[in-house]
Formats: sequence, C-alpha cells, structure tokens
Amino acid sequence: MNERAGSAGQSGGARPSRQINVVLRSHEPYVSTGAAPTLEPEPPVAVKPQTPGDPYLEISKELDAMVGLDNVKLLIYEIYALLQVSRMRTEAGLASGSHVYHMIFKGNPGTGKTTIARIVAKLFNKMGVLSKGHLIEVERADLVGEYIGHTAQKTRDLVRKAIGGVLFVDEAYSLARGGEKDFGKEAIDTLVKAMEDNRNQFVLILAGYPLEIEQFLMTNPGLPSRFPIQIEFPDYSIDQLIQIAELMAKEREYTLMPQALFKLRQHLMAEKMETLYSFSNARYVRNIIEKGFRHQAVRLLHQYPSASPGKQELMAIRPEDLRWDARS
Ligand SMILES: Nc1ncnc2c1ncn2[C@@H]1O[C@H](COP(=O)(O)OP(=O)(O)OP(=O)(O)O)[C@@H](O)[C@H]1O
Repeated sequence: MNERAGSAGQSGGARPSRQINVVLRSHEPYVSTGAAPTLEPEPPVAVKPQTPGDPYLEISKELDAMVGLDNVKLLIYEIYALLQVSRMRTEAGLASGSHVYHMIFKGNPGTGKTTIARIVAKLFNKMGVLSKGHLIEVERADLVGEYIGHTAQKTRDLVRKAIGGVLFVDEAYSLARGGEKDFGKEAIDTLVKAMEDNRNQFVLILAGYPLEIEQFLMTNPGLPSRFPIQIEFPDYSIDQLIQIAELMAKEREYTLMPQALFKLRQHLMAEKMETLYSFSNARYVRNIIEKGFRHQAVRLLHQYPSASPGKQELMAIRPEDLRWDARS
C-alpha cells in the first residue's frame, strides 16, 4: 500500500496556457470515451481563464505538464466547473444537489491513472469536497485477508485511512477473480457498505485494464451505478511516448540527443508491437530514461576520469546510454 499525499497549497498566478477544444454532448458530461467524441453542432467547451487564487490554477498547471489525455483533462475541468457552480447555486439559495464522485479508471499500465487520481484528490481538496486530499493506493493484497472477518477488518481500516481523501484500488477486477467464495467478494461488499456509511467523506476510484474492469462491472450489477464517472485512459502513441521521454529528461535537466531519440523511437515501436496489452506505456519510458541517467553517469566517469565533462556533456543522453537488455 502506498500513501501519497496531495498538497493542498494555494497558488496565485497568470491565465491558463491552454484551451480545450474537445466538444462533448451536454447530456453526457461524465463518461469519457477515450477517443475525441463525435462532433455536434455545439460550441466547444473552453477552459475559462483563471484569476489568481483560483483553485483550478495549480491543477491546470499539473494537467498541462501531462502529454495527451485531452479527454481526462476535459473531464477534470467539468468536475471543477460543477463544483464552482454548485457553490454559486448554494450562495444564490438554489438546490445544489448532492453529487457522487466515485470513479472508474480504465486503462492499460502506465497510462497515467495514478497520477490523475492524485490530481483529482488535490482538486477535491482545494474545492472543499475532501478535507485532506491525500491518496491511499491499494491492491488486492492490501484489502483481502486470510480468514473470515479479516478482509472486512483490513478493508475498513484502509477506508478509515482514506477518509478525507481518495482510496485508489488498482487492478480492482482481481477482487472478483475467485468468485462468490473468495474473500475478494467480502472486500467488495465492505467497500460498497463504506460508500454508503461514509457518504461524501472519501472518493473511491477503481482502476484496471479496460476489458477486465468491464467484466468486473458486469459480474457485479449493483456496482456501475455507484460509479457515475468513468474515464478511459488510452494507450499513448509513439509520438506521445517520445514527448513523455523528452519531458522526463527535461525535468531533470538532461537532453535526449537526436540519435538517442531515434534509437528510442525504433525500440518503442518494436516493443509496443511485441508486448501489446502488457506494454506499460509511460512507466516503460520512465524506466528506460532512469536507467539512461545511470548509464550516462558510468560512461562519463570512464570518459572523463579526472575532470568534469562540462555542462553540455553532463546533460547529454546519447544513444549508447539507452539500453534495454536484461542487464541494463
Ligand atoms: N501523460 C503523461 N505525461 C507525462 N508523464 C506521464 C503521463 N502519463 C504517465 N506519466 C508518467 O508515467 C509514470 C506512470 O504513470 P502512472 O503511475 O500514473 O500510470 P498508471 O496508469 O497508474 O500505471 P499502473 O496501472 O501500472 O499503476 C509516472 O511516472 C507518470 O508521471
């Protein structure tokens, strides 16, 4: 289990740098399709410029730093807009309604689900929906126990820890894999009860591979209606993976040299084709880049045994630094 706190600091600053031009049908704002929705004769949903102190400002900076995911970014903006308008409606003496924010994240490994869950937790905290805005990330082994009653206890303890934040259950479908007699069923029942008992006190996000999550929801007919927000995280294209690699390098003040980028692109094309659904997208790229930093360090120590190689060389990731054999 991982606990990852989402910071709750306020930000000031300028207008947002981007505008989302995806068009959604107004009657289906909560289900993202992953692909750009088909066009309707409606004006595009545009992100309103934020004023300093606007809670969305910091969130939008974090979202902008992520490559692609336009459908996800749009949905998060819609949630923000709904929360803002609910607040205004309350102030105007109108019914603001009680909304349910439990979510399903469908996507292959490394498509950004956990990162977005953390941003969602922060948004809800800044908007006053969640008191803490932290993320408790769990998987089957954290929830399921070894004897009767153990599972319910373990699950309840984790829900308690998640109060005020988000409980993120990765590979949620594995809870249903053993059928009726499995303790996973007890974990699901306990989670459902906790959603009723602790209304609006935590947000539950179930995440996993698209097909398996679909099957999971089908075998639990009571579940889908409890998760009104479903988001698809598409696999990244090769161009997006390259952009992500460049971003990861830039964040650490490294530069991927053109030949290194070419080598990486060739490798990603082959790897993606070979591994298909098990390809771990941005996580795979992160691993290669981080190994690249280590290989570069060893190379530089050998090439420049007695002096600093200089700033440019310290930054340059060359093709020989990017390796993907078992040893690398
Ligand atoms: N769109 C993106 N732009 C930049 N970096 C990204 C993007 N998506 C993911 N990453 C990075 O890739 C890594 C893996 O992302 P993350 O853990 O959010 O994926 P995940 O879908 O939760 O994976 P898994 O299902 O395997 O747990 C993280 O380091 C994250 O910062």
